[in-house]
Amino acid sequence: MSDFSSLGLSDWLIQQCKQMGISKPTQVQENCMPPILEGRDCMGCAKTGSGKTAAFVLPVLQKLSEDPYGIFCLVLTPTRELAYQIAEQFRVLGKPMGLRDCIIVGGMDMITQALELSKKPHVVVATPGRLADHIRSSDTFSIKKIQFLILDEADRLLEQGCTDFTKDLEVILAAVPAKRQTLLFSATLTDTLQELKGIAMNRPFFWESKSEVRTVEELDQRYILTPEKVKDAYLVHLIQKFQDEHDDWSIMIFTNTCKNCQILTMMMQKFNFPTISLHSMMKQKQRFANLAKFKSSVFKILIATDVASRGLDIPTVQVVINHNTPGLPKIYIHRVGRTARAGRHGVSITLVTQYDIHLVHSIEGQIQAKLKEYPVEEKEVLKILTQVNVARRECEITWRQRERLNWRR
Ligand SMILES: Nc1ncnc2c1ncn2[C@@H]1O[C@H](COP(=O)(O)OP(=O)(O)OP(=O)(O)O)[C@@H](O)[C@H]1O
Repeated sequence: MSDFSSLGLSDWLIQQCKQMGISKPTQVQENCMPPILEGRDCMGCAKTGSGKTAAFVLPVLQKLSEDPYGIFCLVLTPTRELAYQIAEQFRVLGKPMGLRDCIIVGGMDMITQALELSKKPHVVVATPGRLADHIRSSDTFSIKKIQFLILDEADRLLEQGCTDFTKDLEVILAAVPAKRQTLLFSATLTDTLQELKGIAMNRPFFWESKSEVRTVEELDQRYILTPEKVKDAYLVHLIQKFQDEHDDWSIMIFTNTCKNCQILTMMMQKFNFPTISLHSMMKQKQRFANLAKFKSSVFKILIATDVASRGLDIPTVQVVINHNTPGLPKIYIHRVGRTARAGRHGVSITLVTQYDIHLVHSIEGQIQAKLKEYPVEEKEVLKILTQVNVARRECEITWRQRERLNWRR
């Protein structure tokens, strides 16, 4: 395995990496950094938690330090929390060169952002919607001279999901120079390869980790087959067990809607579990505050929608529970990738009803691995079933009352 200096990285950056506990390059870094430093476009597809962020942050910082100006690099990413996380890596690694960054995301003050953009930061990290709004409404900044355009979670940015970025991307692509280096990264690039090649125009260097299994080896992937009505009781039982058996624990629970996310959070709080939520119907400040409380282990359980399924790097997460079976294997890969990161071990448990079995087969087909059954003492679950179902009904009533009040306001 090479070291960072043989890949062409400067001493000051190697020192910065050491301070962050990064001493040897991961595979994606080893393979993608040299072509990026040579000036090539790059598409990197590597497993979750394998260090893709540093694979683009480090070469950009090296190039930027050779000829610093603003705005030098634009990073696009699908969620606001990820934008903050990426900017943080730039800030920590780029500290010795006095890096100036700026974060442009929705839900935050537009005027403050416009002012920051006009001060020509070296690096702008943005979600597409808000950046496109700035481009449409302001002429006090320009991204016409950027050297690097980076699409993190690139396949998600091109997907036409519930948040469709394609119109905003068109606006942004029209505002950046044709002569630039384009870097595209994700754990799941393959579906969108052709469209992505169109964005990285100059014969991009393509690197994909060579491994049949698309999830990391350190991840123990489990399922529990349960009737819909018993799902919540399994969830409470699992959490109680982790709480009883571990001193230092942290769990992410994924569910499919904001409503479910809110109701499950209320339920877990009723059982006195230290729970907090993250979904797109929350105010942005609350989203950041909740994530910070979870990251610092003030709260041990984060219940989230797929707004938190990609990219978030929280090393303490040991367990991911899928309260619903994801409809797409890709979503499964990103969700379970919130644990077992950077060589650590982790467990994922997917709650599966009889109607979801075909989804599990499709997930297993894509990840090239079989999920194993998670052993549970059913008797223990049945003991709490009535109590859990009563708690759900109460929480649903409270939720409806709150919703009605919100409508009237
Ligand atoms: N060379 C390295 N050695 C050790 N740790 C590293 C190295 N490079 C990065 N890391 C750490 O690994 C963790 C995961 O990295 P990162 O968030 O970049 O993963 P990723 O590949 O982008 O994952 P995802 O697909 O989930 O977004 C981070 O905490 C990061 O600091």
